[in-house]
Amino acid sequence: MIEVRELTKRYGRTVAVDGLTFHVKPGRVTGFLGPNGAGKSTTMRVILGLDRPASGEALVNGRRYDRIRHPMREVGALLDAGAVQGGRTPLGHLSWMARANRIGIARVVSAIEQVGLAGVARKRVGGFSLGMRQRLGIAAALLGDPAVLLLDEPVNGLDPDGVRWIRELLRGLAAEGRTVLLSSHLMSEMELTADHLVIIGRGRLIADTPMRELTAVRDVLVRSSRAGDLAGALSAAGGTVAAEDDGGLSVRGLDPEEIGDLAARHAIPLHEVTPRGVSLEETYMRLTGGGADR
Ligand SMILES: Nc1ncnc2c1ncn2[C@@H]1O[C@H](COP(=O)(O)OP(=O)(O)OP(=O)(O)O)[C@@H](O)[C@H]1O
Repeated sequence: MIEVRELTKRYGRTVAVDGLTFHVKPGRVTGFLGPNGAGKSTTMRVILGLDRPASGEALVNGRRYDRIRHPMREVGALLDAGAVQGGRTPLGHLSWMARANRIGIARVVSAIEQVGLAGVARKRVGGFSLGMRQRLGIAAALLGDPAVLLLDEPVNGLDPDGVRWIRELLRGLAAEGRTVLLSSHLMSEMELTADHLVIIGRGRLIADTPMRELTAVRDVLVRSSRAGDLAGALSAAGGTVAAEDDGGLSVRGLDPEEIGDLAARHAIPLHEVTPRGVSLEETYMRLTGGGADR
């Protein structure tokens, strides 16, 4: 569990985070969204004790990061995957981290296996692709087998294979009961990965909502060779029907089962019944107004 309470962080005159409050609960992936400059990285840095807030607090499992005795065993983070020295190997780098944090060597081996780097464990990181570096960064985050994970843009620059791998990994970690906070600008990917969303703008909370509420069904697209008769029957049953340019009908206020049953009662053939949702991208743009914050 991560608790951010009334958090404010300033850099000179810039208020990067402004009285922000939200909780990140275990057992689900929480997406952290906001335009460029909204304050996501700053919030993550404060949670990880890398920045001190002007006021408010951020707690991991009920404690401030700097009060946690073995931080890597409680919270793992991926902030900047490019940070490893090129001369190091995954095995060397992770062993060094494990020693510094009193983590057994067995965890190094399993973290390397978990991220699929076993074949290059003794190769220099300097020759690694961006995807391999991301995997190494995730191995470092997983090293202490932490219950809480924070990942800032983990899918940046990855190929579709890598993107899917991270999605499945994060969903699996949440299913094990871990707390996962994930920031990304890729809306379509976020829609597939996150169960819950925290959206901020200009350092303030805009939404703290389950994904399904942001991408709820908008209408049902219906097609029939007797569209006129169907439209009449749907309207009489309380639906709001609008004709689309291509002959389809947009129906609101009735669900697909009701539409199907109604058509059957009137012996009207149906050629298509498709519930249509709002995409996360559309909702996000409406909530944030689009564009960068600063
Ligand atoms: N070290 C710093 N010194 C001065 N200003 C900073 C510093 N770090 C962040 N800021 C400012 O704080 C605000 C929030 O930045 P932050 O990086 O947290 O946003 P973000 O939501 O992570 O953006 P992005 O999506 O672009 O990564 C911005 O105005 C940024 O310029």
